[in-house]
Amino acid sequence: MSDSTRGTTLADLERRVAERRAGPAYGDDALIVCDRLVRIFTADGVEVQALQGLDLLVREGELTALVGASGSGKSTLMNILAGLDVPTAGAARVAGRDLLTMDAGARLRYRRDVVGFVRQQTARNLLPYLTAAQNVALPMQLRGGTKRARKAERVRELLAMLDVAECRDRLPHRMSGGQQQRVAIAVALANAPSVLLADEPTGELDSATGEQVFAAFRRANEELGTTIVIVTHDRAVAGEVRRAVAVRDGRTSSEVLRRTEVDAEGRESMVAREYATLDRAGRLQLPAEYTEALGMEHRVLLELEPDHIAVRPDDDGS
Ligand SMILES: Nc1ncnc2c1ncn2[C@@H]1O[C@H](COP(=O)(O)OP(=O)(O)OP(=O)(O)O)[C@@H](O)[C@H]1O
Repeated sequence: MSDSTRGTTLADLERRVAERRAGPAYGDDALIVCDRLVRIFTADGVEVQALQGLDLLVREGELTALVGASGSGKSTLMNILAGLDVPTAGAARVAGRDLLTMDAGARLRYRRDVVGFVRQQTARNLLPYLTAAQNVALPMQLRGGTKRARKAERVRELLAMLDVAECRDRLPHRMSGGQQQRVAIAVALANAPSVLLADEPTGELDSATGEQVFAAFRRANEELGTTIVIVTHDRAVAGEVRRAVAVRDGRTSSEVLRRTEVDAEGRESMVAREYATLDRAGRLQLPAEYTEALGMEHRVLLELEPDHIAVRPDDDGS
């Protein structure tokens, strides 16, 4: 028994549990909450755990990139957040909607009103026989309740903001890949969703065009305040955002936060800091290069210092 637990009475423990229950719930102030999310697929009798207890909080107004190798579970997470797939266990909430318990009607309304979705395949985001303006107007028509003049105005505003006003009357096949993706962002924003999700939106584009599309996401985030989550396997793309969360083996493992600092001469520079994710159970994933450098395997020694926790190799030798 450690010094801190020695002398703890049952009454103390009961009080602590009561205090914890009375406190705010996990992710109380977040727009997107994933709490120990699990998704298991079964194919030909073989189980694949695509998400293995993933925790993620996204606050309103954030622009977040989810980065990870192929097969790490990014698309699975995206499909769940988009309301296209249902998790096996855990909890997922977006803008107050519980993604596990929604019935078919609520799921349809969720996909129409709460989230906007941009896919990697440029050709799948737009209807080929409608112009850019008609594509953007369509979600408003399907929802109903928007006056014709207001619809036309919103189409104009969105296309101008995303720098594709000149594509207004063009069919998708007469637009470049980058223009198609920017029109697709306008379509996804048409019904003013709480969250805009994008799965590898620059995957089919060259890097210069990809940057333009990324700039369009940033503009939507800054000008409309829309919360945006973008999945990418491209680390360079992830460098364009203030928050990049790494997904590894179906869990969030680390994240990089960037902020602008101004020095004494007034010069601005971007400062990046990398953090490890501490999950709800207190688990931490140590980077392989760190553990390998110190020959850490199987078990490590932990020591609580006044301002940090030290992790040391096992020196027992047995
Ligand atoms: N419908 C499915 N049936 C069976 N296994 C699946 C299914 N969807 C995904 N998986 C598996 O789940 C794991 C995670 O896949 P996911 O597509 O989420 O990864 P990803 O990080 O998005 O990869 P990529 O960048 O290649 O799309 C993989 O092992 C994949 O094979």
